[in-house]
Amino acid sequence: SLETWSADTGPVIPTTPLVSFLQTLQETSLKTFGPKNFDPKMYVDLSLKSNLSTTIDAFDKLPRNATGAISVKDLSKFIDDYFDGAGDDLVYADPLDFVPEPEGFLPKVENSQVRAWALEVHSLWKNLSRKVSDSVLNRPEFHTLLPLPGPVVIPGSRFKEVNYWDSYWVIRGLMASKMYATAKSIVTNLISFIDTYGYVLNGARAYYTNRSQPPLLSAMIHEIYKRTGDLKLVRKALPALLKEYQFWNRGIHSVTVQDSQASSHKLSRYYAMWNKPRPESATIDKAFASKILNDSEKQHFYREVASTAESGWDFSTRWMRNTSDITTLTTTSILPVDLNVFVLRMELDIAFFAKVVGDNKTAKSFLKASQTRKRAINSVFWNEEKGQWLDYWLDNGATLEECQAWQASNQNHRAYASNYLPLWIDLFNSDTCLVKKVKKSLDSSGLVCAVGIATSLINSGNQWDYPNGWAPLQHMIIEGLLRSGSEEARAMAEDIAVRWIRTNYVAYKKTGAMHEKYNVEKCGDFGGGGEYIPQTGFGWSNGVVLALLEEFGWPRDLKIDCQ
Ligand SMILES: OC[C@H]1O[C@H](O[C@H]2O[C@H](CO)[C@@H](O)[C@H](O)[C@H]2O)[C@H](O)[C@@H](O)[C@@H]1O
Repeated sequence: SLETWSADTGPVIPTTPLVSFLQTLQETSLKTFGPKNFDPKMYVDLSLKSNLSTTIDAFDKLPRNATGAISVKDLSKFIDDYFDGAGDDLVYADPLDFVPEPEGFLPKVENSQVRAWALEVHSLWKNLSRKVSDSVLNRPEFHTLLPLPGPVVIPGSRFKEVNYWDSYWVIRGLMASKMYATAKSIVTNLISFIDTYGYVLNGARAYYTNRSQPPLLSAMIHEIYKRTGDLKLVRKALPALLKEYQFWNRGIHSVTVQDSQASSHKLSRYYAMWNKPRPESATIDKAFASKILNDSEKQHFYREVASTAESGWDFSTRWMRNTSDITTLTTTSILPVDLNVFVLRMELDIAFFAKVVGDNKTAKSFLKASQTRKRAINSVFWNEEKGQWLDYWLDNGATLEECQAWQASNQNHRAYASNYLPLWIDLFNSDTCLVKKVKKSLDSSGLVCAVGIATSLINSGNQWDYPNGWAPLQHMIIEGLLRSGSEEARAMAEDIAVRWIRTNYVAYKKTGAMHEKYNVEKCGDFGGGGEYIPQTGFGWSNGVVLALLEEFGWPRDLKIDCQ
């Protein structure tokens, strides 16, 4: 409704002239080629063959009809003549640490069918491993792909660049595949973003420089350190992590809430530094914004859209005041449970790394920060009656500096998988009594479906909603339940893992691919909805399957087909 639209506030990081021109090309192409099979991201991923001003001159000279449209023939020829294809600048890189069957690979997988499939999934790292071409390093202004120091693993299909939070589960899989050098190269690239921009970008593209993604770099480094004991990596990463920590705990990303006992709690939120259509989806964002009349309210909407992309949950009813109207996105006014879980994890990891390198002062101060955030999570998000942690909705129109008074009615009572993510952290899963309560709540939430945990209970058509299940969410909840001292919680973890592995396997056999998301209601079905067609490849799904198979194994006689 109109009342929920408000004015825009906050910084904006300008984009490059190339991104702006490619966005114009994208809009023109939609008019010329029509909406069928149209993927707006493909246009902003093209790279130039000659310099931008020559290209713009040629574009301006293309013949146009009375309505300003360019013919299919002329535009197709222009694109062929002046651009290299999306993805041509990110070339295959044979991972040097890949072997077809690593020594000690998934020792607990006894079933030969499952083992053969796991080896196929393992071999997919070769398809997804890329490095930037020399042309990106020599002429960065011709590309929207950002130059990177080493090879990366991409999610797959339309996602032809490294993405931030995807990389955590890619790395979990690489650990099972014993590909430690590849994993280290991924984090080295992400650290280079912090050196250049002060934070890790959503992904390695010029149009992603205005936002981050769920911050899991410290968790990636922790996983690698556990396996390799690489102290050099920890020493290199620590200053970058301290910088990233500031990004999430200062300025626009930080909000203070005062509880009923007058204690203040500082928590983090998503807040993109952008108030225009996302270049990779500009045609879509503009179509939604056309419902909004006022320019300042449009800018506010675009900032909410970009901030939702920063959350990794783009898009979901989780961020919408009215669950059937995307223009009511209100992400910057929400304190999200999961983001604060990730920042807590960062605090614990930094404390651990500081101790490892002998910096006791930093270790002590970050341990203290983790205890403070744990208290904040308990005060602001925990709901005793529901046995869940609920996102907290800030009062509308609050200024950035203002401290808000906590109100019970501001907790969002809708069921989301994110309501259970604190379980992932040992500070919470080590409390057996708490785990029992949360497990009971999860059991009766309706989220645990036939072959996995649904993202929400609302079938909105958005990809981060019912009936989609996403590998990262399965993994964090399974791992949290598993690490607890409760026998029943551990059994539940194994049950969800077995169902998830099964549906991934059956979908793979049916379609020949690993998928970005799955339909948790039907064994062997992949997910859908959202603004682009379902993608395959797929980095984090592969990573989670390999990590779960390493953890739980698969007995010789357990059937892998849908039951
Ligand atoms: O192009 C639209 C959006 O696509 C990305 O988001 C989705 O894919 C990512 C890669 O697997 C994943 O990290 C994210 O959680 C997905 O929702 C991209 O990250 C968005 O910024 C972009 O607008």
